[in-house]
Amino acid sequence: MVYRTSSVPQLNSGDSSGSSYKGSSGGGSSGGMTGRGRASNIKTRRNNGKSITSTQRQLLPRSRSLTNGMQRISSQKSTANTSSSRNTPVFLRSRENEIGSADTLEIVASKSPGSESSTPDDNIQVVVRVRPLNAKEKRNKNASILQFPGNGQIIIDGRHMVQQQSNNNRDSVKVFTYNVVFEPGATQDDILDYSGIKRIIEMAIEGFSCTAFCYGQTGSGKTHTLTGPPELFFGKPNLNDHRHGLIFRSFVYLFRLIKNRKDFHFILKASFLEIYNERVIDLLNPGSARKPLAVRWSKKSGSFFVENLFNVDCEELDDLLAVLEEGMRNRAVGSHAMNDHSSRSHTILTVHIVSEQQTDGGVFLSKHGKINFVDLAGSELTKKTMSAGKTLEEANNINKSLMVLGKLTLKEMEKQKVQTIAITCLLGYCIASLSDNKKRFGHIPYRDSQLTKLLADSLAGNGVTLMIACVSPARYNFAETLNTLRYASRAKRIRTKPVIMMDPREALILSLKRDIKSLEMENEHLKAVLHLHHQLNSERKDENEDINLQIGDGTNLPKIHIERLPELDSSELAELVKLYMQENEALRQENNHLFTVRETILRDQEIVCRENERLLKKLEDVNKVCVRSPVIPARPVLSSASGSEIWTNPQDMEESEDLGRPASLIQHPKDDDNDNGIARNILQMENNINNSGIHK
Ligand SMILES: Nc1ncnc2c1ncn2[C@@H]1O[C@H](COP(=O)(O)OP(=O)(O)OP(=O)(O)O)[C@@H](O)[C@H]1O
Repeated sequence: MVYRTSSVPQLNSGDSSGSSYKGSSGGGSSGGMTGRGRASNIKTRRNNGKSITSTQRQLLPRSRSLTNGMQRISSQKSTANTSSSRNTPVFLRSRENEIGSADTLEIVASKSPGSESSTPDDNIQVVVRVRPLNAKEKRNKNASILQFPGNGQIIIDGRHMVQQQSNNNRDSVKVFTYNVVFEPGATQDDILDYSGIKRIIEMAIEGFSCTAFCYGQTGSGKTHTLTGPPELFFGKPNLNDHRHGLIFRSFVYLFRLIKNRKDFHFILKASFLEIYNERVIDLLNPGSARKPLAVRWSKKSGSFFVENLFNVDCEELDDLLAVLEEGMRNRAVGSHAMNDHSSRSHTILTVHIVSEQQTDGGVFLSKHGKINFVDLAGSELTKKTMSAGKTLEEANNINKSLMVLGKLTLKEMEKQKVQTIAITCLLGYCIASLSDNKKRFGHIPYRDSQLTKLLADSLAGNGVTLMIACVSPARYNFAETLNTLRYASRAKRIRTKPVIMMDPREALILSLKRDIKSLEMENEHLKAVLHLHHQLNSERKDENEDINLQIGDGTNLPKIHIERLPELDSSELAELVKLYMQENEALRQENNHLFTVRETILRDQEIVCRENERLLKKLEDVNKVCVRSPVIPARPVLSSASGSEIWTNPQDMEESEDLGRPASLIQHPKDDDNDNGIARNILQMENNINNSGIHK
């Protein structure tokens, strides 16, 4: 059933923007379950909590958004805004006059009027769930005082109260804004899908410390939201019951995620405790005497832990469900005028998630995430609940722990004329201090109650927190509902710094690996620079080697690589320069000598050429003489050396060929003087050459 308001007065709005989920109908369970073990099969193991608490926190960028669950919806269903980033809140509204089930959700990318731009990622996620009017309230015609204008807003109308007290009804209608508002028709499935719990589970797997709270007045639906009605856990469990709460559905979702992460090895352990009359009881091992466990401070982890609390290994989903069943059966439940199954204690169910992953270098790194599901005992006006005897004692203790959180003094209690004050909002003083920038670094009285000790880390520390404020819409609960809404609104201002929890040794390994990575990169960079340098040097070296080839022959100069020059000291350099100057001088002298020799050779060549011409001319003359002689006919013979015709006496040739002829028939050159002159010239040329040193 959708509660729709026709007109919304523009009054004081809440402190930040958010999303409003208009109620839905229809049921459905998470499904996906095939079987389970019995609670009696719980495998328990003693753990003093040290293995979980001895972790080092490492700061991570604050980049997580709890609204991712909604972003996932937007990608599936939205046509209006599929590009929602974590800084762009997505608002969910049901369609006008339609039942607001998930199927009919419409994504509207808009902001609520008068709201802030967006909720920072590391703020506590606060959602409000309004339960339906119960049969008694309907019978008594106890009308709803809540309206749901959308965009994460909720209006509380207190005009009926004001009319009783004064005429001024202007301030009696208040508007608050949250991340999500679940109207009375919202199903258990809707809480899983839209509260942000899915993102919280994902972060727990990543190694963050996460907490989901339910708080509000007694009978407002805290237990219903977290676990569903208690009768679900008695008798034969029906896994498909649509009333199963957030814890059951979260377990199913957690195991589905784990199954898909093949690259990790997961170790899951679970514990379940209750704080009853300020005593911590192990719900998985309460014992007949229900002996309380001690809450101690761990210096190492900087947080409180419960000594000797059972931590149960949970390899399968069934094991986790068995833990839930066992704890639910053992928790303290009582009945009073406002709730037949009222939780008389605060309960904390914790799932520790250790994820191990093998890195590239073969090293195993593990992260220690956890998720706490906290069901708080409802604050109550004992006047209303008509508590007495044991129930009254319980109420006093419940209220004491809540009072610490709510900072309501005894004086104020007396002022309100109630026997035991009921504080409708759990987080009270701590929230007020933590949300106040001036006070948040001051003293927060966590130590004043067991509850605040165990939740300190989730509230102000390095965890990720989801608060589900449960309220009643009935008129007669106006004061409690207003208180819850006020504190929920304050809680939204609390900022946390989520960190991943790791073993110190492993954190060190991880940081060293990061260092190695950056050094490797630096190394690569240097290598690239050096390679360039080397290339330049080798080019220079080639040039130098060319020079060395020319000047190095026959020299005794030391061979020094150009790269080594900067390493030489001044005396070595001076010596080197001296050697090179001497070498230079020797080379210059040699050059001059070569130049002189060349000049001489050229001159001799000229002489030889002239002599040659003279000889040729002489030879021609001789031949002419021979031709004119009738006895010795001249005939030309080609000289291979000069290419000119040289005339020889055929008679000489015939003589040599025919040795039997008379010597008189053999013609010899007649000019003996000429022959001797040529021979003399040739000898002289040889001498010249020898003298000028051309042989060199
Ligand atoms: N959203 C809801 N839809 C239907 N029934 C609801 C819803 N919320 C609460 N109820 C019913 O209202 C009654 C009281 O709810 P519940 O026990 O969860 O309140 P509570 O806040 O846990 O109270 P207490 O602090 O006393 O334990 C139960 O019968 C429960 O089934």
